[in-house]
Amino acid sequence: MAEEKSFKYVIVGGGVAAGYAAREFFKQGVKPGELAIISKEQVPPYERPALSKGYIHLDNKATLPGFYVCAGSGGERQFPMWYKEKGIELILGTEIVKADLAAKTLVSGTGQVFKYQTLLAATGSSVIRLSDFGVPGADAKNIFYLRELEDADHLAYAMEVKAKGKAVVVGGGYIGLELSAALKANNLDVTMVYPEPWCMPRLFTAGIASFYEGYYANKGINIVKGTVASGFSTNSNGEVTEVKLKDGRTLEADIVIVGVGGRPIISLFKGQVEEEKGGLKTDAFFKTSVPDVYAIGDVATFPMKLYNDMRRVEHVDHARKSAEQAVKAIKAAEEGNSISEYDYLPYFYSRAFDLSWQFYGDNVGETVMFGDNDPKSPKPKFGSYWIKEGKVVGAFVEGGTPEENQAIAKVARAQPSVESLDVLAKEGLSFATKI
Ligand SMILES: Cc1cc2nc3c(=O)[nH]c(=O)nc-3n(C[C@H](O)[C@H](O)[C@H](O)COP(=O)(O)OP(=O)(O)OC[C@H]3O[C@@H](n4cnc5c(N)ncnc54)[C@H](O)[C@@H]3O)c2cc1C
Repeated sequence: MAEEKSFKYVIVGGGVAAGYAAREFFKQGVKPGELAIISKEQVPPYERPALSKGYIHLDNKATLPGFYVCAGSGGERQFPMWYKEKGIELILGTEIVKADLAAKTLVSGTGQVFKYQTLLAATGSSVIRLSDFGVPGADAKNIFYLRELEDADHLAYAMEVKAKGKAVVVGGGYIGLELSAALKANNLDVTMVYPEPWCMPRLFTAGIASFYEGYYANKGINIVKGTVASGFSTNSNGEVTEVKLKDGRTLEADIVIVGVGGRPIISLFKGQVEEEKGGLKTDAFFKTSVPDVYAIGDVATFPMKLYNDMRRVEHVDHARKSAEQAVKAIKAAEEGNSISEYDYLPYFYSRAFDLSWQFYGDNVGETVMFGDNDPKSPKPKFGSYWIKEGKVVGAFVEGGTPEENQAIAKVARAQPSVESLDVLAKEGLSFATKI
């Protein structure tokens, strides 16, 4: 029988939230041997957003600064040795397939048993696959998804082998936009396909999206909107040669990349932990309905104090901050102390080509745009505010300086009242810097 291992704290999942939880545990004085991270991946926690940005472009991938979890630019990088030096056990390449929360026991796919006193669920999300919907041909060899390092390595290799070939990108979200830019930079002929009337519809307004679609078109990327991939023709090698669209058109393809969203991985906890909005329900300290079980990152549905509702957020900034909050809460409870409730300001960003945007707050209500959003501008800088019940609740900027990005964050947090939308349109970023 496999040996049973016991830890005071176990983090199941080894992504962003796990890495930042380990950092906070160390700060809070965790003793060697007390903490273990159990991860399906073969590498220590890394900054996942890098996969579709810097990492995918690099020849020598190991040189990417800040790849391992690093707490911002200049932060201490958590190389594999970091965990060893701190006495934190990294149990890699190990998938937990069963969690018995009453018995405080986890079991791996190979039958290893792990006991814990306190558990942090940090299993993140998995990609939605076209094969989940039974799309014919969706299991072909040259259809790629991107979630983990291994996916990025396979994709980077395929981009090199198929350079100058034709790529079809299915999905108009940030993964589709970032990877289309990467494919173009590798000299592939790129076509994006998405069903919505504009890209990034969950966040962008039509006005914001028209800039990015114009910019991408100027870079030579073809955009096919209002339809979906309904099947794939394959050759005798099991590779896609053609993408069939629902509207009857077809697109030649040497490589297909799909970015159509993700779903939280919570199956281990089904029937044991209370759920809400597709995630594991927590309080403002990321404690779930089960004693000594916390949920952090993508899997947690937590009280969003600023908007007085429950939300699940798939953003890296929240993965980091929820991990820190949970560990502080665990340590405070042990010491009989209390800490403040989680008070998160939603933050999301993306980078592709020479573009870089940031969004803070909530994207509800009326919108107003400001600045220069001509896709042909040599240095475009523009943004948008979201206004609900006379207050600015969200702010977006493309091409902002670090100071301007900070200024819009302040606006989204302060939620200033506005008399007229014209003021916002006219003053743009100077409005933000006055708050
Ligand atoms: C390509 C890409 C680009 C992104 N870019 C951005 C961005 O620009 N901005 C932004 O805000 N967000 C971005 N995100 C989202 C962000 O990375 C996630 O919100 C964040 O990683 C969530 O952290 P997490 O720790 O909850 O989950 P993850 O980082 O996904 O980590 C979960 C870990 O758990 C492991 N795991 C799952 N199940 C098990 C199991 N049963 N046993 C053991 N291990 C298990 C997984 O293998 C993985 O290692 C991006 C995501 C991707 C995929």
